[in-house]
Amino acid sequence: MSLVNGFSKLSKAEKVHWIVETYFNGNSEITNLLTSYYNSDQALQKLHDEFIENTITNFYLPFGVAPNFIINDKVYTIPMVIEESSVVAAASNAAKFWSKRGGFKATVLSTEKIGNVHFLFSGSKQKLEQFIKDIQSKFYENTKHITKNMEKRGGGILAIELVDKTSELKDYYQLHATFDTKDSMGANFINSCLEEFANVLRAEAAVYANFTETEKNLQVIMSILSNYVPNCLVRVEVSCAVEDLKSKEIKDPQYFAEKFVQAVRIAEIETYRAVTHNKGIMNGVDAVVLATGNDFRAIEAGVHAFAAKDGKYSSLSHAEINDGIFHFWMDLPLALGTVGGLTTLHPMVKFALELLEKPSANELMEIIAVAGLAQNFAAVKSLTTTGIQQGHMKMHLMNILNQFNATDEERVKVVNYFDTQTVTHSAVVEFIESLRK
Ligand SMILES: CC(C)(COP(=O)([O-])OP(=O)([O-])OC[C@H]1O[C@@H](n2cnc3c(N)ncnc32)[C@H](O)[C@@H]1OP(=O)([O-])[O-])[C@@H](O)C(=O)NCCC(=O)NCCSC(=O)C[C@@](C)(O)CC(=O)[O-]
Ligand SMILES: NC(=O)C1=CN([C@@H]2O[C@H](COP(=O)(O)OP(=O)(O)OC[C@H]3O[C@@H](n4cnc5c(N)ncnc54)[C@H](O)[C@@H]3O)[C@@H](O)[C@H]2O)C=CC1
Repeated sequence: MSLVNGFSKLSKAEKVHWIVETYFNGNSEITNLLTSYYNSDQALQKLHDEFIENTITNFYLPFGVAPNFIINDKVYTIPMVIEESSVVAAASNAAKFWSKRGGFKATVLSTEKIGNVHFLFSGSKQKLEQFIKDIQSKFYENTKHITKNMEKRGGGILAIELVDKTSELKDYYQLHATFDTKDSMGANFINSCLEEFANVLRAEAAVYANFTETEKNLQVIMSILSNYVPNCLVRVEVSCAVEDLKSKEIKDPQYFAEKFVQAVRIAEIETYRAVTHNKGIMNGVDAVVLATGNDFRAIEAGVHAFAAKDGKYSSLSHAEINDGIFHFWMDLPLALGTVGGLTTLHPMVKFALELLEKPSANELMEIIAVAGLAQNFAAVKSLTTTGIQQGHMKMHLMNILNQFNATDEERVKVVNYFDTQTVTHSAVVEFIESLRK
């Protein structure tokens, strides 16, 4: 295979041509495949092309909805974008279950965003501390052009403090800045402020009378927001009397509740379980983060760091039974935007936010965390009762039938047969082959 120069300068058609010639022997069927995913509306396709770089085609993900979510006594239908079967069904199942038991409660505990200027300073810590105090006002003055509108919205810079990391890395200090970015995730706002702080730091150090020549040569390494936001936190919970857990699958609510609590306790102390337990939560979280045009990589990184905040990776959710009341809850760090990024650009993101009745970023935090808790409840309920495969494979059946290009007649027979049988891949294959004899 050959290297290529100037690929980014090629048109989309030329990029496709190069890919097909270089990797697919000029096979026109591949060209047809790639172009078959183009939107017929050229202006819309151009918009999508320009979301990222080197776009050659579109990649479809299913866009589903989960109805019947009651959150703080308000009813929502939640948009979910995900490739995995049974996730939307599970969320819908949990929403329906809890809609009859008081629904979900959600509270935003804090909305603090974080950014750091990482720098090296070789010299007196006491002089550095005094220096940072002396130039504090300049950090604010020199970012006024960036912060003025955010301040009008009630947001802006909250604090800027010096953090000494020299015990871990020679000469390493941070400016640790906190922000409130209101309805934006705030990445660009924070990064712009941080780069301005760095300019002030360098310029003022160079002329600070109390510094030696070495101290004046303070070296900024980088300025970047942090995706670890332990103080941008939302709490979500459900609770009901244990006997009210009774349902078609829960014949003995006390036994179910005790086993459920045990399953969560295991996820609290056993990392092998905690990672999968939290993955289940993120099935719900990521699906809504994607649908609303937010950055799932940033969310995932921050949430899993939070899961390890006490020194060991642990369950994000918790459960208990107190005085006959079943309580299941979770705190989740979520830096989200309902403005900026793709939120105002992508037509389906605008649809998703309108479906949610144009939530603020705080309300979106509540909705997304509830989707995670609902997912977790459905998964643990299945794991501790029927086992995950019964439900998961029931939903996965369509994918297996599609793999075999099953006819409509075959689909009806297969679905009827497996209504009373456990779905396994081999059992489905065997049954389809028996139909085709
Ligand atoms: C799959 C179900 C919901 C079936 O559950 P069921 O009891 O067979 O469902 P049902 O047919 O009785 O329907 C009850 C409700 O479930 C929902 N539902 C039911 N079927 C559908 C469907 N086809 N399409 C949409 N929604 C569906 C829907 O809300 C429906 O109400 P209705 O709409 O009829 O008024 C249940 O078994 C379940 O929740 N299982 C958990 C599945 C799960 O967690 N999937 C996630 C992927 S597995 C994973 O990655 C996570 C995991 C497990 O590893 C996490 C962990 O380890 O903790
Ligand atoms: N490490 C990371 O997480 C990084 C993420 N990003 C990406 O940047 C994307 C864009 O994030 P943003 O900077 O938030 O978007 P943005 O910069 O596109 O939009 C935010 C801007 O919207 C304006 N705005 C209008 N109404 C507002 C309101 N009510 N509240 C707050 N701001 C309002 C403000 O000017 C604000 O700065 C993220 O989705 C992420 O994918 C970019 C860099 C790093």
